[in-house]
This record gives sequence, structure tokens and C-alpha cells, in this order.
Amino acid sequence: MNNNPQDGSKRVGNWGPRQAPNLDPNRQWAALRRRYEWNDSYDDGVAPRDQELENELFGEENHVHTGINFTKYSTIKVSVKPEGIITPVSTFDDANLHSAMKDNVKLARYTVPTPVQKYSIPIITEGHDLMACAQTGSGKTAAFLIPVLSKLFGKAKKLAAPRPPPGARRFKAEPLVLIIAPTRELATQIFDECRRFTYRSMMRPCVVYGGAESLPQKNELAKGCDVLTATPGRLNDFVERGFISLRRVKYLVLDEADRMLDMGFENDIRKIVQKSDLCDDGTRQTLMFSATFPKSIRSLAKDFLAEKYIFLTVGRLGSTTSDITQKIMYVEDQGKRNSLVELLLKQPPSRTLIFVETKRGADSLDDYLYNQNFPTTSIHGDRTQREREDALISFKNGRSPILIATAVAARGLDIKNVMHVINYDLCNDIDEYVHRIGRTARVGNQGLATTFYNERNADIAPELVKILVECNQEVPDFLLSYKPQDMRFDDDDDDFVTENISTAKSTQEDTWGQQQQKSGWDAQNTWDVNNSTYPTDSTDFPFPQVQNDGWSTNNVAPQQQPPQPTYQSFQQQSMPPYANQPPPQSPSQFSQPQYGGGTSPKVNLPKSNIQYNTTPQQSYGYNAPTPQSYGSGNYGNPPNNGPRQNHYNNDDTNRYDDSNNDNYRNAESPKNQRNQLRNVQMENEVRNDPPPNSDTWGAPAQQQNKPWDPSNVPW
Ligand SMILES: Nc1ncnc2c1ncn2[C@@H]1O[C@H](COP(=O)(O)OP(=O)(O)OP(=O)(O)O)[C@@H](O)[C@H]1O
Repeated sequence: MNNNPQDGSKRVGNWGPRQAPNLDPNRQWAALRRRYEWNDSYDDGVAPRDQELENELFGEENHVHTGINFTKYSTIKVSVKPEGIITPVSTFDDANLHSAMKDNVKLARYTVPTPVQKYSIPIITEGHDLMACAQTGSGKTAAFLIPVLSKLFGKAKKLAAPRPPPGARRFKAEPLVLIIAPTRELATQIFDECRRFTYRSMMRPCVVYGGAESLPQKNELAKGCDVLTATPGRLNDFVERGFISLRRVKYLVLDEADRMLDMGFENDIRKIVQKSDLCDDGTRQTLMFSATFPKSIRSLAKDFLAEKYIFLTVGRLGSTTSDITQKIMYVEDQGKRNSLVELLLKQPPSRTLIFVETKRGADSLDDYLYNQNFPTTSIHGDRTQREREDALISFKNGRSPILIATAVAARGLDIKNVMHVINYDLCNDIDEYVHRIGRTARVGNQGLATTFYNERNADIAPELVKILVECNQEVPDFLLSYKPQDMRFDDDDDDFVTENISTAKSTQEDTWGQQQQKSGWDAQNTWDVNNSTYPTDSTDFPFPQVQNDGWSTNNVAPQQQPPQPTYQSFQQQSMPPYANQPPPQSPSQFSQPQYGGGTSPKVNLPKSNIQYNTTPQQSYGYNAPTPQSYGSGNYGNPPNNGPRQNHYNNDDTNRYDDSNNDNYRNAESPKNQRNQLRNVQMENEVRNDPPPNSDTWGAPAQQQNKPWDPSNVPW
């Protein structure tokens, strides 16, 4: 731990100070964000610019720059069924877009369409229903918004419902476009995209989602709503209460369609499509998008599509992008916390998303890391919607560059410069794995995904190995027995065909004959472990030594906990050479909790401001592990706290619970009180402004096309 001499704040490794999320009680809900307001005095085609709004919508803050592998997209195999009826566009100029849309595409700095856009633009423009599957981060949102909105721009006056008179008490919103998404955060993100692409047009976007107050959402609907993004629960609620009619809908879009049609949401969607007044006169198009589409869901989806729908796949259905370096570490449950701390200390501080299985697990890990002075926050279904939005804002702006999340953040979220995704608890479902790791390495950027694996995850191992092999990733020795000898892509089935394993091959003699990728980011512009300044004494960065230990060569996962790094190895390896402060040198320093054991310390929330000069043991009221407990490999269970429960056995589920849960009403729940107390605690601490340029959390490599330069890090 470092005590920053200037401001006294506690820091761990090279991470910045932990800070309270942006708790602004006056911050408005996402649904109220500004959008372009059309005035009937404007000519159809030419609406004036609004410079302030333009800066907000298209400014640097949220712009995800394309990465060095963006051009590789053009080499991905695309399949369109039925064949021969669609000619892809090759540029946006080819696409015959409305002039306002052309301007917006330029403002969004899109120069070349991605493959899914090249095909979906003509498919949608020509009036087909569509089921589209393309890799995470490959621009699926724009793939439907651009053609849908462009087509409507010219017809808005004719098709759109008249605006309710100002202040109307009785009204019905009658959108032309309805986009349904599984989570609130994704819905608001799509709404933001709608705000961008409807800029200077007549089309007015709105969003309705659970967890936030209904009234502001209703008030926005009352001002006019042509493009509605919604989560299913709140949408059904508003339809039932008569605030929304779906009778004019010309485009129904299911984003993350496989998720929208699986058990959790299927009933909601059936209700919307089959029991509401949704336009059914044959003029409506239905569009489904996702990075994954399991076979069972594909056949179910046909219930909602026209008979002659088009099925578009970019790359293999359900595959992930090869821009993600995937690393699998064998870590027993009781060693996870230490391995995580070690991993976080070894990586250059950068925006990092950690997935856990349960809401309780998220809270507990968040507390644990936070108490070790890591700048964390968390997002899950038990937090109030305001807390969730605050957490996301803090993660995006760099105040809290480590976000601990349940599956609620697995799909769709597009946050720039997420450099590292850690699967602390591996999920059971390979599709969810694909979505989770897809939060990094977007639009041709590169990223790292580290997964903690142990015997309890054996169910997912065969599918996981196939993904690793397909993406030319290293298959660790403990997973070799799951490696198929032959694996082909079956065009008819859109699925893997594997043959039986005869002999397990080591990663060195890869049967596919493809070059192994280097670990870490490679290419000129990113971390290159073999070549880089970071960290010179640990060639297996960012992975602790456990991978190289003897057990891993036996082709079988070890029965016992693998050897853990010792105090000695921490001293030698954990701190990057450019650390501002030296690594812990003495046992007394080392016994401080940031290198602590596997059990969450008891959090005694202080009544007054935290005194930084006191020892952490006093401040936080728990016994930190001793150096001896590290050395003995026993540090997962600090002596006085006993062994940790396997928190992901708890029965609180993480499943997307955004359909009906209005949890902003539960602000007084014990969990939320705890969160509020913690927020107060953080508020009272020494505060630092976010890094001047929050991109320092990940951008140096990705944005400036140059190697990671620690001097860019502002502490
Ligand atoms: N043609 C383009 N050129 C440059 N950037 C683009 C282009 N199309 C989309 N983007 C950007 O790519 C990023 C990822 O897009 P988007 O979120 O739509 O991906 P996605 O395919 O829906 O991913 P996921 O499967 O994770 O939901 C966004 O920041 C978007 O602005």
C-alpha cells in the first residue's frame, strides 16, 4: 500500500485512490437526457445544428475508437441465407442513406461499415425480417439503427403520430420503432445511440426501463415518442396502463434476441408481440440481433419472424473475437481472492471488469477489494437503479476503474477501453462467457480476458476449449483432455463438429498448426509480454506462477490446491518496475490488508471520517493475515476469520432481473443501507478528482497507437 505524500490517500500498487462513485442526488435519470427537439418550422431536410448537444452526443467522452484490427473485419466469412438475394454495401455512401443520417454517421466518425452493417443495411432497407448474429463489439446497434432511422427520416411526417399538445394529461405514445433489450443499462445505452442517430431529425427517441421512477419517463413520452427503447417489464406495464400503444410500430427490434427469447423473458415478449395491439398488418419488420443464437432459440425465434426472413451470420455463430487474448488460470475457490489481488497488482492499472456469479458475491468481493484500497465499485440487481447508474458512470469516467458485476453487465455494454475482463466465477453457459469477455476488445481493439477455472467448472470445459482452439488461444494443460482432435465448422449446422479425442496434445504441438498467440496484448501498440517494459521479471505476466508449476503438465487438473506464490515471489514480482512506491519490504508492511487473505474483512463502518494515519487493522476492525500465513500457502483463510464460504453456492441468483423489479423503491433495504453507508464512508475520505484524462485507464495503447507508457499514468 502507498500513502500518497501529497493528499494522504491510500493507494495500492499503481492504482489510483479509491473514490466514492459520482453520487449526485440531482443527477437526472438517463431517460431525461437531452435529445434533439424538432420544431415544425424546420424544413423537412434541414434542421439547424445544436452545438452543445452535438458535443455531448458525439464528443470524445464516450467515443470508442476503432482498433488496429478493425480492417481485419473484412476478412471474416459472412453467410446469408437464403443466398443470392442481398448485395452488401461497401461504404456508407453506397448505402443510399438519408442526408441527415449521412451527417450523423460522419459525426459518429464511422468511416467504413462493419460486415454486419454492410449486409443488414440492404436487408433492412429492402424490407426483410432479419435474424443477425455477429461478434461482440462489431457494431450491431448501428446495423439496425442506421437503416431503420434513415428509412423513416423521409417519411416521418406521414407516419409518425401527431405530437400531443404540450402538457397533455391524456396521451398515448405511438412509436414507429420499438427496440427491446434485456437490461436497463443496455436499454439506456441504446437510447443514447438513438439520440445520436436521430440528431437533427424529426424522430424523437425515448426510453422506458424498470428501477427508475415512472413519472419522468411518462413525461418524456408525453412530449412525443417515435423511437422507443424499453426493457420488457416496464414496457408491458406502460402498455397495460395505456401510456403506450404499439399499433404504429413499423420496426420491432429484439437486441440480444437469444436472451429475450429464453425462459426469463419469453413470456414478456409473447405478451408484447401476441397480446398487445402491436401492428400486425404485414407492414412491420422484425429484426433480431445477438452475438449468440443457440439452436433451440433459433427455432423459437421463427414464431416471431416472417416466413421468408433472412439469416445473417458473420463468422461462426456464437464465436468470439480473436482480438481477445483469453487466459485460463487454475484457481481453487479458496485461492481466488489472492490470485485476483495478485493479478490486479501485476497488471498496469487499467479499466477492469470482474464477473462474479451472485449479487451477494459481488458485494462481498467489492468490499474485500475496496478494503484493500482498490478503486472498485459494483453493479448487480440488488443495488438501486441510481446506484447502478452511478457505478457505471464511475467506471466509465475512471473514478472507479474496477467494476465488479454480475451477469447483468455481461451483454451489450459498450464501455471504451475496458482492457481486462476477469471471470472470477466462471459461468456455466458458454454463450454467457462469450458475451462477458466481449466487453473488451471492441471494434478491432485488443483486450485480455482472464478466467479462474477449477473442477467445479468442468461442465463448461468442453465448450470453453473449443472456443479457445477456434481463436488460436493457448489451451492450458489442465484442459487438454477436453481438446478435440479434429474440429471443423459445419456450414449446414452453423456449429462445431468435433471428433473424438485420441491423444491430448500439448499447446506446443498444436494440431491446428496455427501459431500460438502471445499472452497479453501484442502488436505494436499494446502490452507485449515478450517485448515490453512490463514487468521485466515476470515473463508470464499477467499470470502468477501457478501456471508453470509441476501439476499442470499432467493433463489432469490437480485434486488439491495448486502451489501458491509465496511472500518472496510477491516481493519479487508483484510490483511493476515503474511503481511510484516501492513494494512492501518488511513483514509489518506486508501484513497490511491490501495483500490480505481470502476472507472479506469485517467492515465496521466508521461514524466519522476515516483517519488515514491509523493502521488498517484499526480502521477496519479486522485481523489482517500475517506474512507467515502467506508463506505457508494458508493465506486463503486468515486465522481469526475461518474459511470463507463458497459464496457462489448461495441461492441468490444473478440472472437478469430487470424485467419487473422496481428496486428503486427498495432504497431502505438492508443491502442498500449498507451501500449508502459505504458511500458515506467513501465520501468522507480524502477525495481526488478523476484522472485528468480518464482514458489513462486504458487508452494509451488503444487510442494513441503506442506502447503502454507508465508515465501516462497520473500517479
Ligand atoms: N462502422 C463503424 N465504425 C466505427 N465504429 C463503429 C462502427 N459501427 C459501430 N461502431 C462502434 O462500435 C462500438 C460497438 O458497437 P455495438 O455496441 O453496437 O456492438 P455490438 O455488436 O452490439 O456488441 P455486443 O454484441 O457486445 O452488444 C460502438 O462504440 C460503436 O459506436
